[in-house]
Amino acid sequence: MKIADNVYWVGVVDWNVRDFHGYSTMYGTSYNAYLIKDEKVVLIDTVKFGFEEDLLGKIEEITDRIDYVVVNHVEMDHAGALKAVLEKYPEAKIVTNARGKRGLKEAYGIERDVEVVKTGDRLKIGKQELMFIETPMVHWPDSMATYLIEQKILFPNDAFGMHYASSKLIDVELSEEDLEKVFFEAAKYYANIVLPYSQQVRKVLDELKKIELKMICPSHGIIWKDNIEKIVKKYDEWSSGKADRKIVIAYDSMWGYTEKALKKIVEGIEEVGVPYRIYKLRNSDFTELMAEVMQSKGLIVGSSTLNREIFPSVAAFLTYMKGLKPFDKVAAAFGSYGWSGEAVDKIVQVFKELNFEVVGAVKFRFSSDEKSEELKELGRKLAEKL
Ligand SMILES: Cc1cc2nc3c(=O)[nH]c(=O)nc-3n(C[C@H](O)[C@H](O)[C@H](O)COP(=O)(O)O)c2cc1C
Repeated sequence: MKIADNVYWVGVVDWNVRDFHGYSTMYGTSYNAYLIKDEKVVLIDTVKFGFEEDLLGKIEEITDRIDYVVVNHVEMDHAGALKAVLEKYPEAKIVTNARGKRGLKEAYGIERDVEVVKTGDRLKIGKQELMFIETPMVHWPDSMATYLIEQKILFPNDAFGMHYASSKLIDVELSEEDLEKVFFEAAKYYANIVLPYSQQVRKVLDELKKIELKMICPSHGIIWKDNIEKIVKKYDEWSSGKADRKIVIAYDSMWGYTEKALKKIVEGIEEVGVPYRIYKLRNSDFTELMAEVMQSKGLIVGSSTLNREIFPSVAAFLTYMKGLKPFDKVAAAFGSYGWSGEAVDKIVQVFKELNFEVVGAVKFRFSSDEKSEELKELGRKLAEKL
């Protein structure tokens, strides 16, 4: 499928994947690989293992040789089909950075002559030239972007991508409604994959200011053409911790005491008039929830105490969230207990580790009836802070 002058999409759409290494992909995904035909033929990335035949079939329709395979990222969904490509096109030379070279050896046992590049290096492929921009830790050490200078097309691998299977490839082809879904999926992708590396993202955004962009071709989902400015602005916002005046309330409860207390907190929030979303963690999709957490300034977490611990679904979410390092949040905790009541203190501990501003924590023995006013005040106070 041609996407620009002698540039082809040769990726695959994985319509039915719903669990992608634990990340829930409600719309499936795609593994985008690209082929540039100049005097030299360049393949940019491959696809996930298991889809080798699809990739090779598409390449075959366009070319009978490959001169270079650029490996922007060694992860299995992009380099998983590399061995199959090299078997079919043994003369192809790998182009990657030093960490990529090591990753190929460690992950796939691929040890061969590699053209090692670093930021600013160029590779002449005929009339056109490629330039490489290392993007370490966005989101793996080896991550890199490739820029087709003459056509101003950036292939940034996972950056700016989203898990979204579609029969359309480019944003210009999408309806407003689908575009909205794509932006939410891009936010979800950022929140669940890129967020811990926001400092590095800011460095990449600075690098990108030096070049002009006509197309951004990520390794998952939709290609950006008409919305480049908007997605770059979103990355700027997400990486700088900008969030909406909204509250996420995430909780779990065994006998309903913590759940009942939630209603009082909500009354307080409603008095101030801040929008909120409630998630009972046992039934919640953590991937989606993280997108909401990233985009909301306020976070309230509730848990009863079970065996001196946070209730498992709440603990699991906190562990997941902590690893993703959300920042600049205003937070509160609450929960019921029977005798020792450790859960709320442990939630606050997590908030502190993340440097959240904690506006309060309310815990109560079994029923929260005697703490109704305190709970309402907790909701009010948090909402007023936003
Ligand atoms: C299996 C089990 C273990 C519990 N362990 C503790 C505990 O270690 N410390 C404590 O304070 N409460 C403990 N509790 C009591 C609950 O925290 C208490 O019933 C609380 O009100 C439940 O709130 P919920 O209905 O919101 O889940 C335990 C309850 C159960 C069912």
